[in-house]
Amino acid sequence: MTSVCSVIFDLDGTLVDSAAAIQLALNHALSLHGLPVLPLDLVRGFIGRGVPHLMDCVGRQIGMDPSSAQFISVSNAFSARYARQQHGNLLFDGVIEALQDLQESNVALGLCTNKPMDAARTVLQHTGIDAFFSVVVAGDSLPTRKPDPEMLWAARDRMGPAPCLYVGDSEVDAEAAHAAGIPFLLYTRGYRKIAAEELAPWRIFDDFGALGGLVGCFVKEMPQA
Ligand SMILES: O=C(O)COP(=O)(O)O
Repeated sequence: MTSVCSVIFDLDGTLVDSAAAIQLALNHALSLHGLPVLPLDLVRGFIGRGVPHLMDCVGRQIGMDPSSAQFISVSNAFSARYARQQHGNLLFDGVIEALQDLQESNVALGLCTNKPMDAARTVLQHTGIDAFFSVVVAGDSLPTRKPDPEMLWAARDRMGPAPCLYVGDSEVDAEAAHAAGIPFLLYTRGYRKIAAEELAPWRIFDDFGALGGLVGCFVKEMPQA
């Protein structure tokens, strides 16, 4: 059966509060190398543009040259731990019920995250939402990452011709959606650093209980393919 629409989700800060998990993996790698650990609020601010950006921020923060052998060893230790980091990943309230409702309403569900695929799959499986997504495009799936629109286009094209909506929490997500020409629905309890209206979303929401109704509005507003 053809889907009524496709909804693509961001992962970190949208479906899953993953900042504590990322901090745990990072601090494990830093401690292994005798380096100071970093606080949660700081690490949360580094999330959104994938691992290379995160590690650039860490390097600047601890005053290490990113091309030094020790820093490369920290990055490798982080990536190895991150790929299997389960603890510290928490679904936002109402996510499972909202995904179930959408699936029962014949909405195709996809995921587009700057997290590497192995780390993304670990989180999806650990939180029990892996099976909802027919398409997953991750931070190492393509040569570019969000905010470049390619990842969103790749996800959308694999999901079929139905109208497509992107749900995310951050500046990076808004920029990617606008560049891709895909309507952007902003979840406001994530890792955004600026005011919601500055991200020019199609709509905003702060409760997953409202998602089904918003997707229903989207289907009514959008011309069908
Ligand atoms: O890995 C990151 O930095 C962010 O991942 P996200 O695209 O799911 O927010």
